Amino acid sequence: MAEFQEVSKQSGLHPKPAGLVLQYGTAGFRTNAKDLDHVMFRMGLLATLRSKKTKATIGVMVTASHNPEEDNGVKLVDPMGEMVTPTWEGYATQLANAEQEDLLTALKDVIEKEDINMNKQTDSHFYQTFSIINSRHSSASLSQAVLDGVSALGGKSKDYGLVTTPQLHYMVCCQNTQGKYGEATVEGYYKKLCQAFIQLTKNASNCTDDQKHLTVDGANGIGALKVREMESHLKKELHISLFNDGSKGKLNHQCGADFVKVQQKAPTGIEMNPGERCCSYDGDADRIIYYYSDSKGQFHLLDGDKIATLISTFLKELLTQAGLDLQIAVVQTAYANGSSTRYLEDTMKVIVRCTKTGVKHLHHAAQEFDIGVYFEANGHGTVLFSKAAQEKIQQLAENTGTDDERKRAALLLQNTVNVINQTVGDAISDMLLIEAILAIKSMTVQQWDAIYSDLPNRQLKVKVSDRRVIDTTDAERRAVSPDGLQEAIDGLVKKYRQARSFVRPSGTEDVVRVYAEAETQESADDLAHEVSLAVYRLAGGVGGEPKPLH
Ligand SMILES: CC(=O)N[C@H]1[C@@H](OP(=O)(O)O)O[C@H](CO)[C@@H](O)[C@@H]1O
Ligand SMILES: [Mg+2]
Repeated sequence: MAEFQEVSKQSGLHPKPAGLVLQYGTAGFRTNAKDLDHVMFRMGLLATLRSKKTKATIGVMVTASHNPEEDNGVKLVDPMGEMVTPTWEGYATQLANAEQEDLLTALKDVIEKEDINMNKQTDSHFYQTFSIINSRHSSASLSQAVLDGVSALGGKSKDYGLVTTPQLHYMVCCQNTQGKYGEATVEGYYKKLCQAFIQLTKNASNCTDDQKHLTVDGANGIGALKVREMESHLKKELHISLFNDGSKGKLNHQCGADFVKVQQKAPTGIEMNPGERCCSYDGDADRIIYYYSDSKGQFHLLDGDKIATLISTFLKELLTQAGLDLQIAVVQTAYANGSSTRYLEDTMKVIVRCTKTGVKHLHHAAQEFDIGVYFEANGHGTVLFSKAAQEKIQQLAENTGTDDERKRAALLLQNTVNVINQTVGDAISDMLLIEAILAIKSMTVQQWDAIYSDLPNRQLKVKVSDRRVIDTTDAERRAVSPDGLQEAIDGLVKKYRQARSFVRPSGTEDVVRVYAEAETQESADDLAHEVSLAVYRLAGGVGGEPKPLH
């Protein structure tokens, strides 16, 4: 076929370094940008095949989220805006690792396994979307490599240029639902979200200018550019002071949601006044974390768990007011703070599920409920409403016979649905929802923080020669290999009060992650250190032994 000749020819311009092996991980391929050109080209090929298979638009996102500036990455977005299915992640890995001379065989293998019709005539009703984040210097050329891959297989593409990861997911969904989810443009995204936000905040009539103020750390990434672009649509209902907007600082360097969450401290480059609400996005604006410092200068973090609690409390109250019997659940991972799980289960009495790390797992679990609120502790999350739930809310909101209180609640629910980007966690959409909830409930950030108190915790990384020696079970909460590791962790955890600890190989970095929580910060730090030592000794640690934190 002519396409295969073209693939052969073009792939020579994007050669694979012999012997290089990469894995489609928790969130696509991610590594130093210099090793990614051939991967990008091949993901262009795979996106075209996925598009032919699903007869739909597929998204290709070039980003490395919160990683340092010199890294980059790529992931595919499936037709409804969700992450690509696991079988195709496997194909992505096979294709990325095929040596130059084996590429066509690997490609034909996918075509055969998936029974893909390569006939040109089926091409006319679909095309690929594609976007770049070029706040990383490497993005422009890597994006071109994706486009080369798409065209080599005779696919069509549309370059959305600079957009956030969630904006791409949103537009893929809009495109494939023929506009039912919204207009497939960035402008359409702003209009839908901001209109819903303005409708919501109408219910907060006595909100002062002070309460409307929010400090945003844009992580020197794409979110900063996009929130500035969106501001005029907010009609002054939210006053944003934007820092780390990319004009001078380095992407994700000492700033952004991941830095704030892991370091448990404020980012550099922002002005924080005591008691004021602040938030940080990550580099591709699919995560958000809130925080403030109190009058004594003490830093307080409101992470994904606190966000999930705030949102589910709000939704539960509205469901009661609306008299709607819809089941609501919160989906978390092992990294969720133990206090949050206890509060959700014991006080709020909502269903709580725990899944493996990685949004695709949470998203999937959340789809099983009428309303599924899912958040990773690091601030990546959203809310999913089943079709039936959305229909019930709409019926109630439009029914003229509904009494005033129920109708008000139904309208609030309807606008809540519209302010949320249901395709994926979205810093901008989550920010608008949180700001609306705080305004409607006249709640300060301190009152939100006081809903429950986090257990002190610590996250560490351990370098080992091959992190795949660690295998886990029970949503990654227990290690089944190497021998003796789980027993060692169990023994250490017993030494501390209210303690919990687990380890797992990271899907985005070449490290083993260690998590520990306990009654005091000192205990959490000591436990994390002791567990790190156990990993180092039992799982093939490299470099020096982990040092104590104190
Ligand atoms: C502890 C942690 O925050 N892990 C992150 C991180 O995955 P790891 O597999 O832990 O490297 O990056 C993922 C992609 O952004 C995110 O989904 C996940 O929550
Ligand atoms: Mg991200």
